[in-house]
Amino acid sequence: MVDDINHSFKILIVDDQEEYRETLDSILKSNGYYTDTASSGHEALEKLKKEKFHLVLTGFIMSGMNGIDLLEVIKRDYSDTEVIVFTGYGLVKNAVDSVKKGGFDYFIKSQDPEELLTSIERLAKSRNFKNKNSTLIKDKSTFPFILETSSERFKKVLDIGRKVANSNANVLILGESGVGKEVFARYIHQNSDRNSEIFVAVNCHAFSETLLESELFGHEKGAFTGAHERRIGRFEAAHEGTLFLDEIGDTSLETQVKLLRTIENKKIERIGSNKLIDVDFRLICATNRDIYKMVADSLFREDLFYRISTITVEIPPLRERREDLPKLINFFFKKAEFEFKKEIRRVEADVMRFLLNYHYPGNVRELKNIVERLVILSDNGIVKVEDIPEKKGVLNFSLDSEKIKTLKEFRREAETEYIQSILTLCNYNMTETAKKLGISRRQLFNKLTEYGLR
Ligand SMILES: Nc1ncnc2c1ncn2[C@@H]1O[C@H](COP(=O)(O)OP(=O)(O)OP(=O)(O)O)[C@@H](O)[C@H]1O
Repeated sequence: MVDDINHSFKILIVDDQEEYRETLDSILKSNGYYTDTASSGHEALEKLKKEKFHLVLTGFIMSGMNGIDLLEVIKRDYSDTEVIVFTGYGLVKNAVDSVKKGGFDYFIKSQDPEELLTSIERLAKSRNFKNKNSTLIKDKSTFPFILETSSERFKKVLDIGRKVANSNANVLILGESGVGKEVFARYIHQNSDRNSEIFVAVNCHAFSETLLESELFGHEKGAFTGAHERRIGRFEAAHEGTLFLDEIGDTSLETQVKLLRTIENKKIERIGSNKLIDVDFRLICATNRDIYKMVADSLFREDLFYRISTITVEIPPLRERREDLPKLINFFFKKAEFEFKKEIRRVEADVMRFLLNYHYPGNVRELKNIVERLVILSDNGIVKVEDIPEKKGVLNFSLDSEKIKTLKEFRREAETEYIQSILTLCNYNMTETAKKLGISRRQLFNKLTEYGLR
């Protein structure tokens, strides 16, 4: 049965392959969607000038403008329009990149069209449900985070997160880039009584000063050149939910004045209007800068600092919670296998040794990126050490004559380490570990006993 929501949801299909374009068109039409088609990126932009579409479904490789270029123009000029890029199987990585550049989702042509329909339906429903003409209401994460920890320090952080969740207190999260500040902000939101409402994240660093203000407070149609239509700002979009201001240390002193006023009064004015609108949001801010020093140097307003930091928490860098590495590594392998539709059968011992010993200056983000790359580059299910560019220096073994080992000792050490790594990768599942190692469960048990691993 066709859902009523579909009728008012407009989709523009863009591809230079007529056959595929028409196939998608008829599938979507038969599911009750309003559609139009364009055979190139340029034609799509012409149509967007004349008509508002909720979603642009575009091919990746097209003559003239490709799907990613089109996505970037749409995100810049029609930020309320969502984009889904579709592509052939060989280009999965590019499709994934499209999501990183702001695409709502991606679709591989060989996938069942039902999956595309599910994704579109999710989008159409969320739009209708919230009715806030905003791109912000969705939560793109289809895979959960991993917040299990063996680190005492991180346990305390999570504990504070749970305790403050329902208090509505403003929380300031500190920590190096990539440690998971946004993940932690989402964790607070999920544990709060606002969790059925929206979580809106704004990276203050990503915008110029003027654009940031328009992004935060919204604007009326015609408020400035280029303001073709009214835009709801993120404070307003976050009404009844949680607003996460990332990189708040990167805002100008002028924007800080406006932020302070809004946070104190819980009212906003869209640019180009002097009407005050009440907004009810829970505020979480984050920065990777030394905010205390910034306050001391008068680069960050002291009054704003006190306002946003009722509770302050610092997330430790990954190198200071190494005990969590095995679980995180396992999690990111599983996640990447799922996302890139690749099965990993074997991880070379040196790869695991590297992953467990590296110091991760880019923290969890870097670990995730390394694992994603390893999975993408893997052939026949094998993850190879040559695919780690950072490996230099970590894997060299010493040829110091004092420390030379017999072949037996070397083999024993290498085997122990390798079995341990695969056990970690398989979350200590014996059957899976034995399978990946190409030995029987009994042989695995014998090895574990021999090497003192059980
Ligand atoms: N506990 C976790 N479980 C799963 N993924 C995580 C976890 N922590 C971080 N990540 C992943 O690492 C990346 C960086 O996380 P996040 O954006 O939360 O860090 P951040 O500290 O806010 O970074 P920045 O300071 O650069 O904004 C994201 O892709 C996120 O999904």
